[in-house]
Amino acid sequence: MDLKPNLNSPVLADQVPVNMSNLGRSATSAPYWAAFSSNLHLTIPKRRTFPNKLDDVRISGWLDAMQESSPPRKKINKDINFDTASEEADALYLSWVKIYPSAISSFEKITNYAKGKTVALFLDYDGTLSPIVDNPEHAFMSSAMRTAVKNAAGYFPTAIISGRSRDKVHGFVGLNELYYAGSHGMDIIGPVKDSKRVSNHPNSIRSTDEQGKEVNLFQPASEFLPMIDEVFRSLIKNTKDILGSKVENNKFCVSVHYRLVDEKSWDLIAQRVLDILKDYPRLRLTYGRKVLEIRPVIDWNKGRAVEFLLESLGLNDRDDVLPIYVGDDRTDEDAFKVLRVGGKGFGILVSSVPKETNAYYSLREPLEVMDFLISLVRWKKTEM
Ligand SMILES: O=P(O)(O)OC[C@H]1O[C@H](O[C@H]2O[C@H](CO)[C@@H](O)[C@H](O)[C@H]2O)[C@H](O)[C@@H](O)[C@@H]1O
Repeated sequence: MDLKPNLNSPVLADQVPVNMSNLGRSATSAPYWAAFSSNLHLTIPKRRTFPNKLDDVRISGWLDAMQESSPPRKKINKDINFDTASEEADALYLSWVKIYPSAISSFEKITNYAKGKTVALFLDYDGTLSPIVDNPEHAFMSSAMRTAVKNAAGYFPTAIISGRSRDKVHGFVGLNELYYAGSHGMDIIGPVKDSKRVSNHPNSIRSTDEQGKEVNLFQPASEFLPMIDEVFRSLIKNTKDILGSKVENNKFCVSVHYRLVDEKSWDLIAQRVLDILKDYPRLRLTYGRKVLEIRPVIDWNKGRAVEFLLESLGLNDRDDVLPIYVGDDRTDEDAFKVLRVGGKGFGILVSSVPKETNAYYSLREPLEVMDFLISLVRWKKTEM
C-alpha cells in the first residue's frame, strides 16, 4: 500500500506514551518534548515490566504510567516561561506531523488511493467523536458530529469501537445505521453475512437487535461477566473514600477513573486496584487517558474486533477494500497495528500532541474528525 508517509520513521513502535509529566515542572527540568532528539528519534524507555515481588515497585511503575497517560491541560505555571514552552511544543508538533501527516491536508492522497475501493470506517468514541471531559457520563457528541457520522454511514460501512459498554456507547451515538463494538471489542453486534468463520465461532450467536433486525452477537469474554461484576462491586467499595475517583462498569471490563483525583492520591488508587486484582489472575490491568482498565486476560482487543467486523461484513482479504480506523487512545493502537501490519488500511491518530503510534495519519481533535468525515462523504458523492 502506497500510503505510508512514514516508511522510514525512526519512531519506536513500542507503546509507551511520551512522558508528559515534566510539563509544568521547574524551568530547569527537561520539558516532555526533550524526549525527542532533533531527528525525531524517541528516546523514551521501552515498555516497563512490573516486578511481581515488591508491591511498592509495582505501584510506582503504575504511578509512572498513570502520570504519562495523558498530557496535562495547559496550566499557567509561574516556574516556566510558557511562551517559550509553547513555541517549542508547536515546533515539535510540526516536526511530528511531518511523520504523521494530517488526514485533512493529505486528503487528496487518501482519496486517490481509495478510488474504486469500498472504504470501511471504524471510529473510536471518547476523544475521537466526543471531546474528553471530566465526567465520563457527560461525554456527549455534538449533533453536528452525529449528522456527520450518520451521513458517513450512509456511504461507507461504519462501526464504532469503544472501551465503553456497547449499550452505553450506542446511547451516546444514538444511531441505528452503524455497527457497535463495546468493551474494547469484547461485545460486538455485526451483520449476518455468509461467513463461516464468523458464524461458526463458538462465541458468536444469532440474535435480533432493538429494531428486530437479525444480527450476529459476538461476546468472546462472556464467561467473565460474573467475575467482572464482582470486581466492579469491590472496586466501588474500596475506592469510595478516594475523592474524585469513579468506577465505571463497561460490562466486560471496568474503568477506574482518576482524572478528578488529586495527584497525591494516585498511588493510593493504584494500590487499591492492584490489591483487588491479586485475587483475580485471569484479569489484567491496562491504562488509558486518566483511567485504569481491568479486563479479562483473553487474546482479544480492538484490532481483533476490526478483523472480526471486516470478516462479518464480507470485506476481509480484499484488495478493493480500504479500512480506516480513527482513534485517540492506547487501546486504538491494536487496531492501527492490525491495519498497518497487514497493509490492509490505515489508522488516524487523534492527538494534539506528539505520541508514538502505529497510525499513518493524524488529526488534532474531534472537530477535525468531523471535517474529515464530511470531506469523505463529499468526495464519495463526486465519485459515484
Ligand atoms: O475506547 P473509547 O471509546 O475511547 O473509551 C475509552 C474510555 O473512555 C472513557 O473515558 C475517557 O473519556 C472520559 C470522558 O471524556 C474521560 O472523563 C476519561 O478521563 C477518559 O479516560 C470512558 O469513560 C471509559 O470507560 C473508556 O474505557
